[in-house]
Amino acid sequence: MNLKELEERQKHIRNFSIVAHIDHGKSTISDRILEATHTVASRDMQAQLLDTMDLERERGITIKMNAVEVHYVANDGETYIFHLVDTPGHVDFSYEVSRSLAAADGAILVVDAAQGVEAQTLANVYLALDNDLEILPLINKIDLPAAEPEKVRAEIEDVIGLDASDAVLASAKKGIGIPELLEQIVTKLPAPEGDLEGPLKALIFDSTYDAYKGVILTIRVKDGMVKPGDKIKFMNSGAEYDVTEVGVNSPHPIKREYLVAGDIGYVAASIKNIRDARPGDTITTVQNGAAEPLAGYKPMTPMVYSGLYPSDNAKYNYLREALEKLQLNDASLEFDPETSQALGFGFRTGFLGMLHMDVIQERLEREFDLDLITTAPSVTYHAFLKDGTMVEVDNPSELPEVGEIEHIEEPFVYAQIMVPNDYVGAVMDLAQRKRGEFDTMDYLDANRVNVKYYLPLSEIIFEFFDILKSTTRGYASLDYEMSGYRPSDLVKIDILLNGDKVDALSFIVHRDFAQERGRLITIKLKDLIPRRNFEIPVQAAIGSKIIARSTIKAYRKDVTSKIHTGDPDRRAKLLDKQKRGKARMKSVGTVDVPQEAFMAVLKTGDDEGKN
Ligand SMILES: Nc1nc2c(ncn2[C@@H]2O[C@H](COP(=O)(O)OP(=O)(O)OP(=O)(O)O)[C@@H](O)[C@H]2O)c(=O)[nH]1
Repeated sequence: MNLKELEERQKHIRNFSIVAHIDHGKSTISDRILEATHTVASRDMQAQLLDTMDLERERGITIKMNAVEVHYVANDGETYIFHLVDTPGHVDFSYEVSRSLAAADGAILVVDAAQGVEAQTLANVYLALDNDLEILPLINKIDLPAAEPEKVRAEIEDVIGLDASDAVLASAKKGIGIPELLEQIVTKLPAPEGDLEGPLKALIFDSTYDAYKGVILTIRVKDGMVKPGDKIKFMNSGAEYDVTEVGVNSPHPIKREYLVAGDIGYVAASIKNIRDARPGDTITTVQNGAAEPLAGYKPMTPMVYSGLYPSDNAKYNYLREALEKLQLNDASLEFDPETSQALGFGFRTGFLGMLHMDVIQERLEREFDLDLITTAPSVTYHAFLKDGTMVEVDNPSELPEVGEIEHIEEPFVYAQIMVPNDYVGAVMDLAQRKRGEFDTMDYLDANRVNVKYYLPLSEIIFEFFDILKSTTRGYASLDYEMSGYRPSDLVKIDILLNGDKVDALSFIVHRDFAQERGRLITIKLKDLIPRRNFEIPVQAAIGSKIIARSTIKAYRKDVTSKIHTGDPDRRAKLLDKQKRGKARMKSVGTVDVPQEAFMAVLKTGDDEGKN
């Protein structure tokens, strides 16, 4: 193509993201766009096509963003190139959303016609506005009997402040409104700008590892052009590579001769060193390269840390490699080596939330065939010592001795809870119980309010959302952001099994809850830890003071002893099950501790009897 043709082509590109509160229908809208543009033949179509991970399909959620190119013939007769970036809705994956927004020029904001504006609807709008994106509101699920599209239209205008007079009324499920949406993408979202002839500047916003092609980068070309044979340079890491292939996903990879300003696509360059190719870096050409990199991303601070240990100590290096590969695909993952007396060598790993932690653990087990022991997650505490220094503690067992500590501070969040009036009392009770400090309450409309609280991160991150959902029959939505550290009266509880302190079971809690939590954990551990042929005392202690105790009675365990049928199949199955159970178990001194025991410290008893 000559320059004029490239310019004409650029005017026909639309790069956009689809954002929404969880479950409002982003992935279904993407499916409909792929269908309506014949990107995927109907016989190959399946629901949530862009959720390519098994894990995403099983859980019905989007974890990873995905970028695809589709071609659309508009009412003006011209063909447009859309790059659609599907993004996750869960608060734990907002980092994925912000990265994809940096690559787009516009965003489609999907709002459920029955639910209206929810906490993450607002959060995502702010992210889109931070990235200067044009926002196109769409009201989905108008087929639902409870749909109130006009009320939601007014809510989008009042609560968010967006003009929603032209918002498409859609049902992604029934395919209603999709033609209007496609036209609005053409007429209302801007074409990319960017110098077609200037030095190459491309933002890496995602990457994956391919055993044959090396690291594959997903990029947004801001200026210039990149093609096979080019020698490229990563402007932050300084690494240089020869491009072997460029292309787009549509939704399967299609090779291209080049990618040019305005395009979203992939680049492969036989990159073997994972550390050279971090998302957020800028690539340029070695010859006539750009002088300054693009802004990149703010590094993300993990919310919780937990220890990851291979059940089999010999797999330590393999676990490190697996974490490095996952980090490519998940820039918010952080890890550092650590050792535990109880668990051996592992990694202290940072996550954006519990769902993120769950997903990483499951991906490590599935994609890398690892058996892992995970310790209970902890937030990062600041321990101010009498000698005037401060230590950051993300592993409770490393909290300095009580005598050395002047005071401890813990992270607080500013939380917004959107909820129908009828449940405000229940929400406030819960927030109060979780040591919340009330800030304000705004009315969203006659029936719904936005309640705002300061809450300790440690209280909100573990089970708060589940309890919130169950006490409000699923009507509440929650979003939060960090709001700094505050002093709290915190203590560390150690757990002793058979008289030995197990460092991986220590946890930090507010003094008011210490007695109760100590009692709960000793009972819980008594049920979880397999009996041995001797008695095992389970104790909870603050310093040298024992605050709770239970006893695991002596017993010789043989799961097959009760089977008299002599059915060898059944016996083999049971033994096999028992063996697999063992894989997720660690021997600590003379006691076998199963995976669940490490998570038991999170139980506060607050959700008991609620489900
Ligand atoms: N009735 C109705 N249901 C819909 C419509 N669009 C989506 N759904 C359903 O709503 C649920 C959530 O849809 P998804 O497309 O997975 O929502 P999402 O926003 O992508 O969810 P996450 O990716 O997990 O954030 C699914 O069960 C869909 O079948 C619609 O127009 N009408």
